[in-house]
Amino acid sequence: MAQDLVDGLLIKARSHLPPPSEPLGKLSKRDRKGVAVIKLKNPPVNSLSLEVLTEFVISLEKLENDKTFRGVIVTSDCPGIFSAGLDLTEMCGKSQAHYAEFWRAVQELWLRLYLSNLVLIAAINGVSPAGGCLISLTCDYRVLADNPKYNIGLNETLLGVVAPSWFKDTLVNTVGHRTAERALQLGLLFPPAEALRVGMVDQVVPEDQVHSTALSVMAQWLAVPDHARQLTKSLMRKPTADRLVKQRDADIQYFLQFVSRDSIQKSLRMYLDKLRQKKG
Ligand SMILES: CCCCCCCCCC/C=C/CC(=O)SCCNC(=O)CCNC(=O)[C@H](O)C(C)(C)COP(=O)(O)OP(=O)(O)OC[C@H]1O[C@@H](n2cnc3c(N)ncnc32)[C@H](O)[C@@H]1OP(=O)(O)O
Repeated sequence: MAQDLVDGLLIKARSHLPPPSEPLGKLSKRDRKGVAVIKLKNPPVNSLSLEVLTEFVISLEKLENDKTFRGVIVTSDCPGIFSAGLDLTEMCGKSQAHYAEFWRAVQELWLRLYLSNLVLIAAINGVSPAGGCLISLTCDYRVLADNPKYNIGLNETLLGVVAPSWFKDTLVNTVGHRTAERALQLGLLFPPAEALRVGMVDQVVPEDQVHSTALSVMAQWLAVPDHARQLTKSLMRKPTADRLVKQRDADIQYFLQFVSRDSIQKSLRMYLDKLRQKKG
């Protein structure tokens, strides 16, 4: 059975954790075939808080260092939501030190994912705006569930913020310059058929087949000798990653200046208020 190939690793936010005796990320070694599953679980919307970002990096590092693992499927445990992107509350009304720590964690996760030696397959089982989309774009292959609600894209401009150059590079490397330029300026969120057409995802499948498809794709990628595939991945991606590595501190300073502006704080607060008022 396909499921037997998979091992489980759950990323949870501390606030939603059961008793403290349980470890934050669970890494079971039962798997024999070298494929792990990272399931994001930070209800209600899998927002990427500082804690989730940190935990994600730690989990990836464990998997990278454990030579029994060769591939990871990244998916969500929150029904209908892959990830709502960066946690907006981490970017509103906090101290400069907090913004700096948060942004370094965002950089770190992107670098770890983008340059991972593991095969990463995104099994996108929900809506995936901004940072959620970025996570999937760092993967080697994206399978999206065919549900008209499951939009995906970098919608930062609609929040009144700007996708940083390395978000932009990741998108350009996936869909090409013209599509990326239009998508970024307009903050487009693509429904599945459109996402497939522009190359933002590689496959759209019925919702109940996302996981099995990701497993089949994984088998295909794992059939390639690791050293050759890893070197090729590095050839393709390292120049992009190096641009950030060479100026990480400057990038943090840009972020601090940008996010601290009154106008940006106002935009983010208004956006959060709009989300909160949606219900009432
Ligand atoms: C040259 C200049 C260089 C400058 C460099 C500076 C760069 C700045 C870059 C900033 C980059 C940002 C990237 C991001 O990822 S920003 C986040 C973008 N995300 C979104 O736009 C998604 C927002 N959320 C939604 O659209 C919806 O929530 C949803 C995901 C479609 C789910 O809808 P649903 O109806 O199920 O749920 P609700 O909307 O009711 O939400 C439930 C509660 O969750 C809160 N929420 C939602 N999203 C976020 C979020 N991203 N962060 C924090 N909180 C979030 C929402 O407010 C509800 O809270 P409540 O229960 O308290 O009301």
